[in-house]
Amino acid sequence: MSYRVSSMSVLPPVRKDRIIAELPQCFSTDAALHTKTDFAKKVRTACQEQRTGTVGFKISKVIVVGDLAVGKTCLINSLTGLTLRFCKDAFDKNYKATIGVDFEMERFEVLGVPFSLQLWDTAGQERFKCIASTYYRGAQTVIIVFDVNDVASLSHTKQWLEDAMKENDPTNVQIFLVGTKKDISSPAQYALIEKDAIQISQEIKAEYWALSSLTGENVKEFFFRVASLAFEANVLAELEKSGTRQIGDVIRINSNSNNLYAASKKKQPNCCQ
Ligand SMILES: Nc1nc2c(ncn2[C@@H]2O[C@H](COP(=O)(O)OP(=O)(O)OP(=O)(O)O)[C@@H](O)[C@H]2O)c(=O)[nH]1
Ligand SMILES: [Mg+2]
Repeated sequence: MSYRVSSMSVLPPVRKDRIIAELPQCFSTDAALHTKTDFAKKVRTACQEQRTGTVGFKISKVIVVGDLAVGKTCLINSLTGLTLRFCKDAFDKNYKATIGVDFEMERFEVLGVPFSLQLWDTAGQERFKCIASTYYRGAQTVIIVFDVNDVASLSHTKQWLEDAMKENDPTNVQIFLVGTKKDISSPAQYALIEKDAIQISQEIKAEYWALSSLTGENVKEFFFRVASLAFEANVLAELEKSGTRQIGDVIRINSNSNNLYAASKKKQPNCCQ
């Protein structure tokens, strides 16, 4: 006989440097998903009163897309700590194209509630695109990456977004446009591309960020912002859903899960179980 232990009960606590208590601010007020200085009041209250329903068990899917070698893998690794950032030589020579897709999990705690991001790192190379695009579905966040030193990579971002949105519901997706490799651009060169990037962000309703995975500039701030806005959207959706329900209904549903299971089995006679 085998016993299944809920994965929630065996997870270690969230790392201290992944705890978010304040809303991280946007990079540019000209291209932000919103410019409020704090989480929505009802979100804070719901968290305090532990009325966040299933949000604390959620894994929010994030897909990272963009041209080859713009720095998608390095960006994710820079957050998750897989790259030795201080070793510049190794950094420059270690380009290994992503083949298909890869993913990393990053666990946060937002306003006292656990919240995980599942970061899908996709391949920018054309020949791997059709494999990668099969993983686009169900994303809550789309991060479109370009290299601030490469105008062509910026001009391709709309196409990347279009492809990502074919698989997703636009009303439920938050979009970020991220310029990487800021460390190797001169201030004048950067200012030029930033103007265009902000304009594109406004057109596609994305939030704009510029950062460097090499120096780490803005990397943590960026992912904290992504986690916070995804979390906030999830709590707001949960509150809307439970608007007609009473507090505690979630618990009642769980305690009645045998019946639910039976009902769902009936509905799906072809289920492989
Ligand atoms: N100077 C500098 N170099 C970077 C930065 N980010 C990435 N690079 C370099 O850019 C190259 C490509 O980075 P990757 O992260 O592998 O690019 P990718 O977008 O994942 O590429 P594909 O997987 O082929 O789509 C590597 O040689 C990195 O060292 C950065 O912030 N600054
Ligand atoms: Mg890659």
